[in-house]
Amino acid sequence: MIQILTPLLFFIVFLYVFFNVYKNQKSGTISKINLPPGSFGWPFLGETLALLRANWDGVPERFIRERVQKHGSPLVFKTSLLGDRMAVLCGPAGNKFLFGNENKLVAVWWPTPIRKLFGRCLITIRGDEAKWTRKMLLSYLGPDAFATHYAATMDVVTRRHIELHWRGKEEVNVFQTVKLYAFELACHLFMSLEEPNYIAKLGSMFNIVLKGILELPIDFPGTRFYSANKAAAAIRTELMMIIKARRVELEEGKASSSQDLLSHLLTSSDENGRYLTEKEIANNILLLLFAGHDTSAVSITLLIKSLGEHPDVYDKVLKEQLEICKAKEAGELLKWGDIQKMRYSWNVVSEVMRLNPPIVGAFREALVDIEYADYIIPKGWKVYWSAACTHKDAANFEDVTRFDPSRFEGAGPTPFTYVPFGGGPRMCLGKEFARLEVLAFLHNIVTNFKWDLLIPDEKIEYDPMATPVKGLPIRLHPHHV
Ligand code: HEM
Repeated sequence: MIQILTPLLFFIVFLYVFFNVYKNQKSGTISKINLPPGSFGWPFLGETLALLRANWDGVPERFIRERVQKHGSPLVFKTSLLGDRMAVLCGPAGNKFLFGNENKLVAVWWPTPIRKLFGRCLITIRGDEAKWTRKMLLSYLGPDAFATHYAATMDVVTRRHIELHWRGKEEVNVFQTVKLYAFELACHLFMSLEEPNYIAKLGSMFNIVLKGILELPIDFPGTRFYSANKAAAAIRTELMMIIKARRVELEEGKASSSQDLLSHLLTSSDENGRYLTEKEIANNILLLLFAGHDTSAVSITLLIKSLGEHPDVYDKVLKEQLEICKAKEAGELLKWGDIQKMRYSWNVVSEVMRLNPPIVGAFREALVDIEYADYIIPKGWKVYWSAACTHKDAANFEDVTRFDPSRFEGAGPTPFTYVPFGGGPRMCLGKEFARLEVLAFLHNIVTNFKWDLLIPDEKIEYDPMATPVKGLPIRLHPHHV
């Protein structure tokens, strides 16, 4: 077997190197212009391993810091990551430049593994089509939709989750449990799925997809990307079956067009009367289930960690949440207005996301040759911005490593220094959804329990999202009312 695999692997690597050299030769003029300082690293691998190593060590900002120091250019450097040439724009100036020039100088772009796994969906389309798709998704996921009914639904799902997975337990592995919660909630709200075993089966396939998104796109048995590709295909098959069944239910009047995201997508058209194809719906739901559950699960897990580490902050959060309970009838569900009152709690969540942004950074593509900080970023190059690096720079936050929710009081951080949800026309589409989800969970958990961290100072690694290495085991202490 090894005798066959080794030459095959060498052949694949050779093809990649050849392809990259060819690409470079085609853009031979590049060497004559003033490119940002930096290194493209190894053929094919570029500097990907250094980026991944920094993430696994739990310090994603290290990759950028080391290069800024080495190349002496605080605003921009060049590198090669995940098979593509890239300019990394550092800090608030870079964020402002990229978010303000969407569709003019740059356009959204994600690395090959992500594009291949998710297919044609919001994150892989641009221009008017993307604007229309965003609008359609936002009419279901934006604040207007929330004002009406989501708060109560999220509260119901959260309460049920706590009764099933937390009540009566002495110890809980937070990440595992919360991941299940976030996935169940997304499946419920997006597709009205309820069956726990089916949801668990889909969830385990998503875990395989997650591990393949920040890998070299080598589609070869044994690689993480290969397994992720297979899992994404299997999820898509399941989604297509669900979509077809729903279409029939809608035609027979057994489902309503406002029932959930799936019905909404099947019955909404653009101003020219075009509907999304079933495959496009499957890809967009795949994207939303993915983008919408791991990020929230990570935020909730790290929030529980921070509250365990800072009992004074826990006490203030509990006080705010009990005030909200006091103003309600016993058993009454959360309303949108209650979420708006959770100001201190949201500052705490914001500080958690500052210190550990669930998504470390994102990408754009240069649409033209871009002049930036006296250098040229050639058309077609990819551009990377980093929330982690901006959030953890002492130039942007006083006493930068200290956990201090009060930074978000008043006017809050200087614009473009705090960017966990990105910015500009491609800012996170699920920001309000995430806020509601995290705060509904926080409300229910602090009003029911206090907890101790079983592994104090548990290491956080980014693989690719911030996760405590042992999943954050805690000991629960229920409140006795
Ligand atoms: C704490 C939770 C979350 C964080 C920190 C987060 C962060 C981000 C970031 C950094 C981006 C890239 C923005 C850019 O490139 O400028 C993004 C994009 C996106 N997020 Fe989120 N996200 C969260 C939750 C969610 C949820 C709950 C959903 C869906 C329900 C969602 C859906 C999306 C989508 C669809 C995009 C792509 C938007 C586009 O390209 O137009 N996210 N998110």
